[in-house]
Amino acid sequence: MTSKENTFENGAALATTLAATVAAALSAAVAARGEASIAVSGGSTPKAFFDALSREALDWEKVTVTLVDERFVPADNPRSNHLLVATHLLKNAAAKARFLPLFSAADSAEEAAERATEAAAALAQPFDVVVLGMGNDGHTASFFPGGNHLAEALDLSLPRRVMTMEAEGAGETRLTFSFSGLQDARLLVLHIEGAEKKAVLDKALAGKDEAEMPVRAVLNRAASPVEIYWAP
Ligand SMILES: O=C(O)[C@H](O)[C@@H](O)[C@H](O)[C@H](O)COP(=O)(O)O
Repeated sequence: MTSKENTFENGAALATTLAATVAAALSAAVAARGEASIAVSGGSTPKAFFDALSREALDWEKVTVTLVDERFVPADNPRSNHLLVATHLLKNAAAKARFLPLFSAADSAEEAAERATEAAAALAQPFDVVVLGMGNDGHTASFFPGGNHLAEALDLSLPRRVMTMEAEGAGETRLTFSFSGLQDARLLVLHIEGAEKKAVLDKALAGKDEAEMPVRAVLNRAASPVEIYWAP
């Protein structure tokens, strides 16, 4: 599918516009189907976007927020994406939203992934909104180069699910939605900032090898158009 680049003068302008666009998509979903779902990424990039989105007026109590991926740590761990979203997004108007965590205090990451898959199956599919980030190694979600389950994660013949991923660049064991669970979102966004990530994006757009740069799966094979949001 195609990708469209939306360029902004700075991160604040990007955050304001992306928050308004996402809020409109969530409101349209609630109007059409009585509920909405959004999966967001962790990391440092989305904080300003989360803050702006938290202030958008919509029927947040009908919106389920979940994570594209999660580190296999409890919500009180500083590395937790649940903690990041609880701190920066689930506040102000958005405090009324439902939250679906990927982490649970299971005996193993595999068991936590199975639990999260079951919980996510209760959500209407596809996601209304998915907001992806990208690392300088070309990963997105927890689709890391060299990931132990990367091929399965990117295999569209496999069902949407939450699965585990381990990779040199990932730190802790990760829990991540599969590509099949993310790629058909009604609004599919790739949010990156800075010159270095723009260079990484341009390299990704210029090639096909998904093992080298897993974000290429999103750029080249997503069923939905990819809205790229970038600011210097
Ligand atoms: O759990 C995570 O870390 C994210 O889901 C990950 O995919 C993130 O989007 C990129 O690593 C970019 O992170 P930064 O925004 O911090 O550069």
